[in-house]
Amino acid sequence: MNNPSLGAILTADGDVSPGYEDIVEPRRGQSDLRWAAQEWQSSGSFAGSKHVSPEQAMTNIMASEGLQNIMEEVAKHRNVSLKEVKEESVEILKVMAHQQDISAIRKFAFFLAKMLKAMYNKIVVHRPGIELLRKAIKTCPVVLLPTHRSYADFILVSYVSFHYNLPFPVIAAGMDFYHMAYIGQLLREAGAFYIKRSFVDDVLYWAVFQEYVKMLVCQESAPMEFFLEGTRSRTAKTLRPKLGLLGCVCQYAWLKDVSDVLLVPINISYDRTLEEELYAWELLGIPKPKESTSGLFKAKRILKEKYGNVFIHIGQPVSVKAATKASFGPGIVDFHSALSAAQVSEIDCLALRLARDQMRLAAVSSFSFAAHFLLMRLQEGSTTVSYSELLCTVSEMLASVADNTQGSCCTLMLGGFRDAGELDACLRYAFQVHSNLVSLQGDAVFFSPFLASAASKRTNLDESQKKRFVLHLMLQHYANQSIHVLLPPSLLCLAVSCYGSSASSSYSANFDVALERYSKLLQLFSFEFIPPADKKQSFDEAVARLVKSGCGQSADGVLTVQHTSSPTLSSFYWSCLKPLVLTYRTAITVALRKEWSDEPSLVAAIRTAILEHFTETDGKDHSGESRSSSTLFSALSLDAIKNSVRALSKLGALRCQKSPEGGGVIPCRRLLSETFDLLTREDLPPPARL
Ligand SMILES: CCCCCCCCCCCCCCCC(=O)SCCNC(=O)CCNC(=O)[C@H](O)C(C)(C)COP(=O)(O)OP(=O)(O)OC[C@H]1O[C@@H](n2cnc3c(N)ncnc32)[C@H](O)[C@@H]1OP(=O)(O)O
Ligand SMILES: O=C(CO)COP(=O)(O)O
Repeated sequence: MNNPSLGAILTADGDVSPGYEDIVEPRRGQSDLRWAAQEWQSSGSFAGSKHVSPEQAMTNIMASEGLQNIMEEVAKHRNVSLKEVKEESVEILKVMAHQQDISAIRKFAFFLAKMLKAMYNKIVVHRPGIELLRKAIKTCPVVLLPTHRSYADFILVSYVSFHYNLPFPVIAAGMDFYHMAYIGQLLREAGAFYIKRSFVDDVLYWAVFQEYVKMLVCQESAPMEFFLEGTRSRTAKTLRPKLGLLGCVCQYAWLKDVSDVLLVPINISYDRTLEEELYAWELLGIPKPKESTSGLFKAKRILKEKYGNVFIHIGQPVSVKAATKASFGPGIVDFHSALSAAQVSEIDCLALRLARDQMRLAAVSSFSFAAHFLLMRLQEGSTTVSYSELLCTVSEMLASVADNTQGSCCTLMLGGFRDAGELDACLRYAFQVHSNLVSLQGDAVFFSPFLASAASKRTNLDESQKKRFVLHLMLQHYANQSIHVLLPPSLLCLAVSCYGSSASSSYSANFDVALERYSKLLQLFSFEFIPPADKKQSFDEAVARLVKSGCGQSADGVLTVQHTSSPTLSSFYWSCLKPLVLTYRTAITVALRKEWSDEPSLVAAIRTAILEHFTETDGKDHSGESRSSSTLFSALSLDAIKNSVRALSKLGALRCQKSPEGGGVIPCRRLLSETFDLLTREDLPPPARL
């Protein structure tokens, strides 16, 4: 992997380790004005590139042969004049076009220096990554691909460019910001180019967009930047990448104009996410507030809060030509035609590889593991948690993952603790950063009793439910920061857990059977988790980890998962996936009820069913199992509900029909039952009749 020889990112004293740099520190106690006004000189870009003025870009794009042909086709198809279509294209371009004006960037630099100092303790950048990037930018066109967890992401990438004298990126921005008075234009001047959120079916828009991106990739000296995930991940899990922009970039890499294109994965990890609470509300179905300049000023209260540290890791550039040789070479002439199925599949593989690179670059904090533990205790109905027990379990978790994430930054950060004292100091710091969620009094960890904004949020939940759901979803956000590390053993526990009983404290399955179920679960959860590159290898690693941690035994081709030898760890693995299993199981039972008129009505019905489940079991003296499942509040996450419908559709268990008279979602009883069987475990609510 990229950084195999790094030490922990922060030392026990809170200093940055060699190879890292805190880029906020030099701003403290210095004039922000002087910094923003400093002489700024980009340290170069690849030969043959140049800055293309917006006017020149417009003229070149309108004159391009490909766009001319498409405009003619569109005019014919719509039965309108070519002039009309040309005017429409010019309008699209005017909205889309970026500008890069150093004075706008200086304005941002001035305010951002102030804001970042106030909000963050440190912004830690991995220095070798910067040098890798500097070198790449001089070789050929570069595309920056950061993770997207916050609006702070694109700000930080541009801020890092200013700090290190790297060329400023030109960034694909959704139209959300376009309508913001003053800010929309300022962002454009700082490098944003505006695109609609969804347009693959709009032939003219797509053609103009393709020409624009081609100009950015093949001529513009600035690197392009976009978010593979296409939206901020509300759950903090890496989202399945979008393929449109990446597909365009790959096509252009095969044009004669450029020798290659380098794709640079970037991970930005936050101790505390700015939008943490808003995300929880969104996952409960309350739409995000519309982006507006007045809204931005109203949000200034966030400046009063502390958000801990940010860690930025830039990964090894990936050559498009080397990665997509199979179905793209030897060359592409007409990039306006749609990609073939083989090409789309190759782009998908590349996108997933980049997503995995982004995940490997994550700086996962020990608080993420603490969040899993806290959620587990919440699921059991606890109102307080013993801190010493938490410390002990997190330490056990870290030991179990330490040498299994192969040189990723997360291992190095987590494995950097020399003793329990260092972990203790780190967790105490994290508790301060997350004091809105948890507080520490003596040896007791208390959950936040109050969320200021709960009363004003309109949902069909009562006050107490709102607070509990939001607390769970916020903790889940931080737990998800490490879910990719815990997923293999957790999934394996689930895969074998139908073969045995919790009464006998062990589950056993033949290796072949376990592997088959493990693979099927990966497929079912393909919208939840980025699948591993090699399923068998991932399975073998999962087995090794269960055995190493004392939760499993492997002998004579049989895998046994025990709940006795390491009870906390095995419950921990299981509790990671419990809410998700409840969501998917409910989705299946609801889907089976009837033929649904459309996807939104099915999603709404699943949500209601999960909510009813909580209300029915809440506070009643049910069996232990149902009481614990009544606290799986993260199961209500809208993301998970929508993903379950997408996944079942992809598996063919739901057939979405579209017709001019209306659509329908038709359940396939056999496949739904088979999928339900995959998620069966005796300590879950009794299966509804299938
Ligand atoms: C000193 C400091 C200074 C600081 C100064 C600050 C500066 C600050 C600047 C501000 C900057 C703001 C930055 C905001 C950041 C965002 O706004 S993020 C949101 C906008 N960005 C993105 O979305 C980027 C990624 N998105 C994509 O690539 C999307 O694919 C596109 C291009 C937007 C299109 O989206 P879409 O229309 O929804 O289509 P999509 O779902 O991708 O594809 C539909 C289907 O077509 C298939 N498909 C796609 N392409 C093809 C193809 N070429 N051929 C055949 N099939 C295809 C897909 O596989 C998919 O198939 P299914 O999965 O349905 O089977
Ligand atoms: O990604 C975006 C801007 O960063 C667009 O907004 P959403 O994350 O709300 O989709």
